[in-house]
Amino acid sequence: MSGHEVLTLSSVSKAYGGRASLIEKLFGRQPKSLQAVREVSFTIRKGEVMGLVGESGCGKSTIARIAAGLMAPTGGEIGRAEKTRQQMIFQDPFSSLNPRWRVHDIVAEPIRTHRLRPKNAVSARVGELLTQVGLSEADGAKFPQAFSGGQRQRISIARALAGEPDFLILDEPTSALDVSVQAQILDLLRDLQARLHLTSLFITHNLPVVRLMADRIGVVYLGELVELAPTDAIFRRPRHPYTRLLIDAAPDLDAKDRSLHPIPGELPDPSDPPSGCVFRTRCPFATEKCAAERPLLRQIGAGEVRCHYDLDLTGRELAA
Ligand SMILES: Nc1ncnc2c1ncn2[C@@H]1O[C@H](COP(=O)(O)OP(=O)(O)OP(=O)(O)O)[C@@H](O)[C@H]1O
Repeated sequence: MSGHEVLTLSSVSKAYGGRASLIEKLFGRQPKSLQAVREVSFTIRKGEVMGLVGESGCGKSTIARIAAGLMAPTGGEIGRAEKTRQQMIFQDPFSSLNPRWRVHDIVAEPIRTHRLRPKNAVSARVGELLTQVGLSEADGAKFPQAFSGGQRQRISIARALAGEPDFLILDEPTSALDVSVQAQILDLLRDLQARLHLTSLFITHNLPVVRLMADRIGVVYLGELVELAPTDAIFRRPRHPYTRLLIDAAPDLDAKDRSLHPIPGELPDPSDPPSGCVFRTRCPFATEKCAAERPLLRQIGAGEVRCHYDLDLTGRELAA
């Protein structure tokens, strides 16, 4: 790995043994195994925000956990820059903070664990971090239950920053919040990003959110990376039909009704994916070749696309 790469996933896969259904348990049948992530490759460089976007169940959280080192892949390799300090911010700010700890101790913990400050400087650092995320020093004396969802996510952010991470993984950090609170937390994250030059992996099902946050976007469908390109290229010229459909499904962040429109068609059963191209059952352009051959991820323009064809999808509404 060169000095600029913080994390590299090379053809990373993850198969789960499969959860047994009630019927399977009753009849002693083996549950079906499930390929949650299939041959995903990408690199995150220092100072960069890489976004991953896709519908629920496409494997985003699995990729996040593998990237964080919380779970081992069943295939492929992971390269990490030496001595990388990582922190993770989770979706649910209610379950991710210990209710028995005061906020001060929650935020102080990574500082103490990694011995980042002398003992007598920890409190001042906690105060500084709480202020940085829009809370007050006095909030440190309270327990997490005293705070709203948005404020709790601020505490999670302060705790993550307390560890002085070289790499931050954010898994749906605003999805559990009300829309107006979501915007405030995204503003805060953008501000911290600009000031601290954080390197991060930002995961969400919401394309407008990832557009706001990321320098590069990876689009995931049924465990596969189907497109990976700089954010402006994704929006200026999406190359994969699924990316185009995600763009069509997403209202602008400043639109009145900000709910995502459903994408036509159903997500196939991940334990029984379609042959050839995994997206073909929902693709308006699918041909026989798509059913027969799995497309490779290939370089087109500024990014990489997993499609047999070089489609011009600029300005085309597919979802209508
Ligand atoms: N521990 C597990 N055992 C078996 N299957 C699992 C397990 N965890 C996840 N899965 C399955 O793997 C697939 C990918 O799940 P994952 O949580 O990574 O997706 P996701 O895109 O993050 O979805 P969501 O946004 O709903 O969390 C899904 O089909 C899910 O049901």
